[in-house]
Amino acid sequence: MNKNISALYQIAQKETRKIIGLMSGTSLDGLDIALCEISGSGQNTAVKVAHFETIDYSEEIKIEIRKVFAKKEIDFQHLVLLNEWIGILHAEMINSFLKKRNILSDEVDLIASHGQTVLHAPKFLHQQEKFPNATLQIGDGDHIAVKTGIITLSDFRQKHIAAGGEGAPLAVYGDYFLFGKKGENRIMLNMGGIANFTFLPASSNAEETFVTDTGTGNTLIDFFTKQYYPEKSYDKDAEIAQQGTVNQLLLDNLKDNAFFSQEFPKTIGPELFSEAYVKAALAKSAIETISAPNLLATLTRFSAETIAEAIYYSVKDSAFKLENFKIYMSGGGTHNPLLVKWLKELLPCTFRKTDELGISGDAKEAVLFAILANETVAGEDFNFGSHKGIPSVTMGKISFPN
Ligand SMILES: Nc1ncnc2c1ncn2[C@@H]1O[C@H](COP(=O)(O)OP(=O)(O)OP(=O)(O)O)[C@@H](O)[C@H]1O
Ligand SMILES: CC(=O)N[C@H]1[C@@H]2OC[C@@H](O2)[C@@H](O)[C@@H]1O[C@H](C)C(=O)O
Repeated sequence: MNKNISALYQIAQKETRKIIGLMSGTSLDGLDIALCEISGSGQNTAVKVAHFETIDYSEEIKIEIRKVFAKKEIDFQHLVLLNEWIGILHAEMINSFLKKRNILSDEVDLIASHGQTVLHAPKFLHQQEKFPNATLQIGDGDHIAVKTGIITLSDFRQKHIAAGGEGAPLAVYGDYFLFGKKGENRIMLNMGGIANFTFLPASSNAEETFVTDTGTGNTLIDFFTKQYYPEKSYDKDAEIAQQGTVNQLLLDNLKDNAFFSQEFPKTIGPELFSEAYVKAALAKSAIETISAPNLLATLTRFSAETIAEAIYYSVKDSAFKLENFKIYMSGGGTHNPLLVKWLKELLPCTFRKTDELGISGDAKEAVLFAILANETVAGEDFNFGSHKGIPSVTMGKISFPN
């Protein structure tokens, strides 16, 4: 037997697997690394996050990624070079993460690498009938496996598309396995660059579970913070937005997009929620100049209202009552006090943080990929039913170190 297959076979049989989950999201802030100890699989999954760190992207890395990020037209060679370079950079980040903690690579069973999303194009966005939903994450897994010496799973989203999904959100798999709790109605709300939520009703019935993106989370706030204040990468603690007032006309025009009337579940990215999107809404509102505080207040309100409305409309025609739901927040938006304050005003739910369930909100997406790798290597069949864009498939391609 090939020794890699034999190693994988042994990993699959272990009581507890040490899996590094990696996430580098749409905010381009850095690489989240979570070293998880995972036992069981499916609804019997138990996770302990032994170590977590976000290794910030340098300005150089951000500049190189932004050359292709969420753009329709790019220098194609640059994309090809980036695919290799990001794989190498991520491997180096993992090696330094392990070295800092005196952990040897052979103490780690698997790496689960999301890669860097450079373009997300569901059919709704590309509108070309003959082409399927599409998405691209780069930073090749082979580089990570070879440079770290650890078996690596990567490119998780393609199988989701092959099986009928949009390639996202994948959060539901981790949320259902880890946080689905009989007797408690939960909504797991992640506010990253893009926001999404998983609906986990108290029945704990997979058929009633669903997941969807809601629209922009922080992506527009970050972009325009940088435009007005090049030295800042985000509106820390909403310090700027809190000094402004919401421009109602601009807000109405921001909300006037077909994405918001699309059926659930749906996915989206910064390809739609871009500088051009806001400029078009400003033009439609006949606004020539707007102060940074007023624009950031309006953009923060835009995120809050679209998140709240997505949650409200997705349950409106059902027997579920939002009053009976606890919302567990995660992602960087949890640290934005204005966004959270408005969400609390807009929704009748109880608000909590995923940290209270034992997983830090900053680590949650990296942990998700470790769980997906655990399922692929050691999981048994699970079934989310036949609807709502949650195909019951294992995900991730396997790269061996040699
Ligand atoms: N103290 C804070 N005040 C306001 N906003 C904050 C604060 N801390 C983090 N954020 C926001 O959170 C963002 C990072 O969020 P996160 O790391 O969850 O995004 P991501 O994982 O890149 O995105 P996605 O989940 O869409 O892929 C920052 O860019 C910033 O907008
Ligand atoms: C294509 C892509 O990278 N999508 C991300 C992004 O960031 C948040 C939201 O948009 C979500 O749909 C997804 O990530 C998480 C991890 C998910 O798949 O659940």
